[in-house]
Amino acid sequence: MDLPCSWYSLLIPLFVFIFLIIHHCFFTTSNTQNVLLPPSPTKLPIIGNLHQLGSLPHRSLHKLSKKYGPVMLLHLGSKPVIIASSVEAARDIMKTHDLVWATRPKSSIVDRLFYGSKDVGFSPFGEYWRQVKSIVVLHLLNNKTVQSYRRVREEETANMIGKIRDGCDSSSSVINLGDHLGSLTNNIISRVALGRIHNERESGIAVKALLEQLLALLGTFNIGEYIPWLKWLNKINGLDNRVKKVAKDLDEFLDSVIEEHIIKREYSAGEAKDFLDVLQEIQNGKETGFPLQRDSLKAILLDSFAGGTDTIYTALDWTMAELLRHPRAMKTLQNEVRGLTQGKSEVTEDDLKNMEYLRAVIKESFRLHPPNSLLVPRESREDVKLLGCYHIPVRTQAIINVWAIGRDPLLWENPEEFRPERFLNSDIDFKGLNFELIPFGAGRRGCPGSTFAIAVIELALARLVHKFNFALPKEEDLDMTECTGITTRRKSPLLVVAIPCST
Ligand code: HEM
Repeated sequence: MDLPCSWYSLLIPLFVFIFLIIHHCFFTTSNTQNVLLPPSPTKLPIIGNLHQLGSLPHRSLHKLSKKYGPVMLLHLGSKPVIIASSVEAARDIMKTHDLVWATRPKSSIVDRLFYGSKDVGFSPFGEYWRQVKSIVVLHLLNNKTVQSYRRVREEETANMIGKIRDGCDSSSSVINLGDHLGSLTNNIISRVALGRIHNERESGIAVKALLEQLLALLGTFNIGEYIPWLKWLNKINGLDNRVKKVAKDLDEFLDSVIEEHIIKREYSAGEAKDFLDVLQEIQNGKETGFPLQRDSLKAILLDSFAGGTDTIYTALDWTMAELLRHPRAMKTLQNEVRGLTQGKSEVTEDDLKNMEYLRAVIKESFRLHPPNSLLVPRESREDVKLLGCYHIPVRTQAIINVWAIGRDPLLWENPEEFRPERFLNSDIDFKGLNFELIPFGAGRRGCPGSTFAIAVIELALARLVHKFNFALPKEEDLDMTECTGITTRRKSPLLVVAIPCST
C-alpha cells in the first residue's frame, strides 16, 4: 500500500510541471508572439526616444517615419506614443476607433491652468466632457452664433485696415503685418468671449502678455510628464512657479471680468450676447439645466483664447507669407476679390461666398502649414488594434503628424509647392471628412471652432488683398523658418511694404 501512495505523490508535482510547461509554450509564448507592435526606433534607457524629437518634432518625426513607416511606436520617457503619419492611420484613430481614442493624456501644467482640466480641450473623456463640449458646440460656436458676431469681425478688420493705412505714409514704409494680425485675432476673441477688449491701462493686468504666457506654458516641455521621478526638476528650473503665477494672474483677471459682467447685465439687457453672457445664463440653469460651476466657466473661456487666438493668427501669418512669396497666386487672389467687389469700397461677408480662389488659398496654406502640426494628443482608453494588425495597449498616446500628411507625395503632386489651384474643382475640405486635410482634427474630439476661425480668416485675407498691394521690404526671400510651441508659427516678424490701392 505504501508504494502506490508515494507514486501518486510524485505524480502531482509532475502534472503541475507539465501544465506549466504547456501553459508557457502554448499560451504565454504564443501571446507575446502574436502581439505585433508597430516598428520602433531604438530607444535609450530612461529617456526612451525623447532625444529624437529635436526642436521641431513634426519635422523630426516626419524624417523618422520615412525610415520606420507611417505608424511608429516611440517611448517618450516612460510613455508609449504612437506616431501616425498617413491618411489610413489617421482615419483609423479618429474615425474607426474614435471612441477608443477619445480622451486626452493628463498634464499637470494643464490641470493647474485650466482648473483641473475642466475646459473642453483637455478634459478627459466622460460625461463632464460631453456636457461642456455640447455647451460649446450648441451655444457658443454654432453657425447662427458665429453669424451673430459678424459685426465684430467687420469692425475689427476695418480697424486693422485703417491702422495699416496709417502706418504706410510713404510707399517705402515697412510695417509689421504680423503685429496687426495678432491684434486682430486677440481683439475679435476678446470681444466675442468677454464682451470687450481689456487693456493693461484700465485693469492693471497685462492681458495680452498673460495670454502669451499661457500659450508658452502649453507648449513647454515638462520633464515630469515623461519621466515622473524627475518632476522635482520643475521646482528647480522654475517651471512650477511660472505655472502657479500665470494660473493665479489669469484667475484674478477672469474673476474681475465676471464681476464686471454681473454688474453690466443689470443695465444692458438686450445687447448682443458674448460667450460669458451665455455661460452665465447656463450657470443660472436657464439654458441647459446642467449646473456649470464658476471654475468650469473660467476654463471654457480660457479654451477660446488658447484654442482660438494663436491658431487663427498663425494661419493668417503663414497664408500672407506664402502669398508674398508667390506673386502670381497673390495677383490671382486680388483679381478674384477685386473683380467680385467692383464698385464697392469694402468687402463684406456676403461677397465671400463666391470667392473660390480665396478658399483654395486657405486650404493650401493649411496643407503646408497646419497651425497644430501634430494636432492635440489623444490617449487610448482600452487595448485596440491599429490598422487591423498592430496591438496598441491601453493608455498609449496618439500623435497625428498632419504636417507630414500634407507633404505626402503619394497624396499630393509636388507637395512642397504652394499651388492653391490644386484645390480648385476638388472636393477636399477641412471639415474632418477628408483625412488628407485635417488641420482641425476630426471625430468626437475635433475642433468645434472651425466655422468661427474660417469666418475670421476669409474676411481678413479678402480685405487685406482688396485694399493693398504688398511687397517684401528687400528683394530677398521671406524667412519661412518655424519655431517650437503648441502652434507652429513662423519665427521672424512678417515685415511688409503695404501700398494702399484705390479700388
Ligand atoms: C485656425 C484655427 C484653429 C485650428 C487650426 C484649430 C485646431 C484644433 C485642433 C487640431 C484640435 C484638436 C482636434 C482633435 O483632437 O481631433 C482643436 C480642438 C479644439 N479647438 Fe480648435 N482650432 C482652431 C480654432 C479654434 C477656435 C476659434 C476655437 C474656439 C473659439 C477652438 C476651440 C477648440 C476646442 C474647445 C477644442 C477641443 C475639442 C475637444 O477636445 O473636444 N479652436 N482645435
